[in-house]
Amino acid sequence: MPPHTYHAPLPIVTPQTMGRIDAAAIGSGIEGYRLMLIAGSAISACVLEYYSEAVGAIVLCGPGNNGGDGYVAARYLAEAGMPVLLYSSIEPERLKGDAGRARADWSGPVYPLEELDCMPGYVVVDALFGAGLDRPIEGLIEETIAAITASALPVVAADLPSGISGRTGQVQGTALQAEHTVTFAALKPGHLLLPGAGCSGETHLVDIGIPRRVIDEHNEAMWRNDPALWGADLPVTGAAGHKYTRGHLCVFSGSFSHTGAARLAAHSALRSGAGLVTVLSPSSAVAANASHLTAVMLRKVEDQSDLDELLVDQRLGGFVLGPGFGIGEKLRQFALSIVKAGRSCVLDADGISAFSDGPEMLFALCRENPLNTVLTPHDGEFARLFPDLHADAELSKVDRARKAAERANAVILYKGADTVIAGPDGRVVINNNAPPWLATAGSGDCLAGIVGALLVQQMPPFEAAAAAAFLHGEAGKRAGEGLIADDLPDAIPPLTHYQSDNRGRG
Ligand SMILES: NC(=O)C1=CN([C@@H]2O[C@H](COP(=O)(O)OP(=O)(O)OC[C@H]3O[C@@H](n4cnc5c(N)ncnc54)[C@H](OP(=O)(O)O)[C@@H]3O)[C@@H](O)[C@H]2O)[C@@H](O)CC1
Ligand SMILES: Nc1ncnc2c1ncn2[C@@H]1O[C@H](COP(=O)(O)OP(=O)(O)O)[C@@H](O)[C@H]1O
Ligand SMILES: [K+]
Repeated sequence: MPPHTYHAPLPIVTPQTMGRIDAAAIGSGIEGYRLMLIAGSAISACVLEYYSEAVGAIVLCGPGNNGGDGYVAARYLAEAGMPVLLYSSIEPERLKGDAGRARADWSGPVYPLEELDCMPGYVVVDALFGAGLDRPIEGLIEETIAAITASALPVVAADLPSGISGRTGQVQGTALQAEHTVTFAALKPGHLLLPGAGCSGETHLVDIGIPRRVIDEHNEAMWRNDPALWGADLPVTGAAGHKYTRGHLCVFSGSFSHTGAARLAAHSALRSGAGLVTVLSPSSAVAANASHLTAVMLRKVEDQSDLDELLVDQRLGGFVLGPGFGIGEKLRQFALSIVKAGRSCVLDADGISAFSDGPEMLFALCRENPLNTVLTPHDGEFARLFPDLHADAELSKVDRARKAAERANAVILYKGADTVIAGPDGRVVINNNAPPWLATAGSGDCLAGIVGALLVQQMPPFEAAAAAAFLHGEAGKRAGEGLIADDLPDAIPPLTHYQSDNRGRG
C-alpha cells in the first residue's frame, strides 16, 4: 500500500469528527478536491496491488463524496490500463462539489446501478457510502449489495464498507463484505468494532495530506491499542531490584472443584513480571492447589478475618477476585474490603456478576479510592452490571465502555474479539491484535492475571489494562491456533519488547 501512513498510536475518530477534521483542513487552505484525488489514488493503488490479475474493475458510486472517491479511483484504474465499468446510484449530474468535479473528470461511461452485472473475474470498488451513511440501506442499493454478496466478487471499500456505521460498527440495513478497506486520515470505530471490523477485511489507513496536527486537535481520546500508548509506563526491572520491588499479587481460588481459573491467572501474573504471586485458597481447595503449584505460593483464606489479617501486610499490592470464586456475599465483602483498603483490585467473572443486584456500594468505594479497580467483563457480564447501557441500541461498544467506566469510577476492560478499554477520565482504546483462537475457556482468567501483575508493578490502571489486552493478544498469536488456556501464560512476551519513551502519549 502507499507509503503515506501515520505513526502510532493511531487515533480513532467518529465520522462526525472526521467531517470537522476535513473542514478544518480545507479551511486552512488545503484544497478539498486534492484530498479526494489522493484518496481515490490510494483506492486504485490498493486494487492494482492486490488484484492485478482481475479482468477489470466494477466501480460503484454513491450520491456523496464517497462516490467522488469512486470516480477518481475509476479514472486512475483506467489510466493504469484496467478495464473499468462504473455504475452510479443517482443521475451523475446530481453530484455536487468535489464529487461533481470528480465525475466531470471521468471521461468514461456511467451506467445506472440497475444495469449492474456481476461478471466473474472482476474486482468491485465500493464507493457507495462512507462517513455520510445515516440510515438503513434499502431498495435498489440493498438489492445491489445482495447481488455482489451472492457473486462472491472481491470488494475493495472506499473509507468504510457500505452499510457499516463508522460510529458504531453496526450494520445499517445491510452491508458489503470487503477484502480491503482503504480509509483516510484516521481510523473510525467502525473499522475496529464488530461486525464492522469483520466486514472491513484488511484496513489500510492512508495519509491524504491532512496534517497530523489537525487530527490531534480534534482527538476524541480514542486510539487503537498500541505499545506507543503505554510502553513508557511498563515496569522496568532495575539491576538493584528484588522480588518485593516487582510487586506481590494475590489471586483468590474457588472451592475444591473450581481451582483452575485462579492458577491460570496466577501463572500468567508471574510470567507478566509480578515478583511474587500467592493463591488464596479456601481450606477445601488447599490440597488441590498445593498439588499443582510450584513458583506460585499458597495461603489459606477461608473468611473475612483471614483476609483482614492479610490486608495488614502492605506489600500485598493487588488482588484478582472472581475467576471460579462463586457468586455470593463472601465475594462482595472481600471485594469491598480490598477496594476500601486502597489495594489494586481486578474484578473478573463472578467478581462482576456478584454485583448484579446492587453495584452502587462498589462504585462508591471506587470513587473514594480512585485508580485502584479494573473490571474485566465479557458481554454477558457487562449486561448484568450495566443492563441499561447494554440495552441502549444507540450506543456503540465504545460509548458503553466509556459510560460504564465513568459510572463505576473504575477502568472497564470490555472483552470480546473487539475488546474496548475505557478509563473513568474518558480515554478509550480498542484492541485489535487478538486472534480468534483466544476464545477458549480460561483465556479470560489469564488476562485477569496479566492485569493484576501490571497493577502491582505500579502501572497506572488504564495503561495496565490496555497493555494486558495487548500482551494477551500477542500471547495468543505466539501460542498459535489450537491453543488452550494452559499454553497462554508461557507465551506472554517479555515486557521489555514493548518498553518505550514517552513519545506517543496523548
Ligand atoms: N473533502 C472531504 O470531505 C473528503 C471526503 N472523502 C470521502 O467523502 C466521504 C464522505 O462524504 P459524504 O459526507 O458526502 O458522505 P457519503 O458517505 O458519500 O454519503 C452521503 C450521501 O449518502 C446519502 N445517504 C446516506 N445514507 C443513505 C442511505 N441509507 N440510503 C441512501 N442514501 C443515503 C446522503 O443523502 P441524503 O441524506 O442527503 O439524502 C448523502 O447524499 C468519506 O467517506 C470519504 O470517502 C474523501 O474524498 C477525502 C476528502
Ligand atoms: N473471537 C475472538 N477473537 C479474539 N479474542 C477473543 C475472541 N473471543 C473472545 N476473545 C478473548 O478471549 C478472552 C475470553 O475471556 P472470557 O470470555 O472471560 O472467557 P473465560 O471466562 O473462559 O476465560 C477475552 O480476553 C476475550 O477478549
Ligand atoms: K464505501
